[in-house]
Amino acid sequence: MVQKENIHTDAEKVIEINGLYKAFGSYQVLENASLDLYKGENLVVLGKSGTGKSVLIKIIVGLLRPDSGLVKVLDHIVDEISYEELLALRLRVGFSFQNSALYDSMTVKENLEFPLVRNRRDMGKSDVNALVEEMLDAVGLSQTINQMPSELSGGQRKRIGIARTLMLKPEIMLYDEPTAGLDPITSKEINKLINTVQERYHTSAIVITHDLTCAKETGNRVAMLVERSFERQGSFEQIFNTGDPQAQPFFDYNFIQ
Ligand SMILES: Nc1ncnc2c1ncn2[C@@H]1O[C@H](COP(=O)(O)OP(=O)(O)OP(=O)(O)O)[C@@H](O)[C@H]1O
Repeated sequence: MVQKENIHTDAEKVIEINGLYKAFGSYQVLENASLDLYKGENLVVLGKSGTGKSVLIKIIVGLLRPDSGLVKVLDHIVDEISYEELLALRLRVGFSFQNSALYDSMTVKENLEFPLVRNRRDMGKSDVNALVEEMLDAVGLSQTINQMPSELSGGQRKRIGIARTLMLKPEIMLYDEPTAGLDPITSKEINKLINTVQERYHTSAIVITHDLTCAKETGNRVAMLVERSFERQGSFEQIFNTGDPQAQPFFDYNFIQ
C-alpha cells in the first residue's frame, strides 16, 4: 500500500483549534488542545476510548461549548456566531455517525432525500432524483435504491450513511469510527470510499478511528489525542516508526494490512 502524502500544510485551514479547554465538572477532557484541518486533506484522529474524540467533534459542530480556546470552522468562530449562522454552518459540515443512523422505515432513496426536505426545498423532483442517483453511484450502491435498510449489510449501511451525508455536498466530512464493527475486507472498501469522496468532492475530513489500517489508508496526516491534547501530529510513519511509547500500544494491538 502506498502511504498517502502530507499534502496541504501550507494550504488554507478549514478548521482551526487553538488552546482548547473542555471539562465536565472536575474532569478535564481537553486541555490546551490545538489542531488544524487543512483544505483537501484527510486528518486521522487516533485516541483511546474515552479520551475526548466525540467531545471534539461535538465542539466543532457547536453541540458542546468549549470552556476556553479558539474553535474556528470555515472562517466562523463557532462559539460566537448566532444560532442561525450555526445551523447554516452545520450544513457545510457532514457527519457520518458510527451506527449509520438510517431510518429503518424508509427506503434507501427516501433516506437520501431526507436531508433535502428541510434544507433544500428549492430543489425540484428531477434534480433530487439526479442527486440521489449521483450519490448512490459515488458509493457504488446504485442497485439498492428501492431497498430497505434492513435488507443491507453493515458495510452497505455505512456506505448509504455516507451517501446521505454527501447529499448536502458538505465541504468538511467528519467520520466517526467509519470501520467499527466491519470485517477487514468491508473495512477496506470503506477506506477506499473515504478516499473516493476526498478526490471526487474535494472534501476536507477528520477521520476518527482506532483502526490503524484505516488510519494508514485514508490519512494524509495523523493526530494522536493523548493526555488531553494533540502533542503528536505527523505522517503515519512519523508517528509509528519512531517507537513512540504512547503510539506503540495502538500499533501492537492492530494488524496492519
Ligand atoms: N455531556 C457529557 N457530560 C459529562 N461527561 C461527558 C459528556 N460527554 C462526554 N463526557 C466524558 O468525556 C470523556 C470523553 O468522552 P468521548 O465520548 O469524547 O470519548 P471518545 O474518545 O469519543 O471515546 P470512544 O472512542 O469510546 O467513543 C468521557 O470520560 C465521557 O464520559
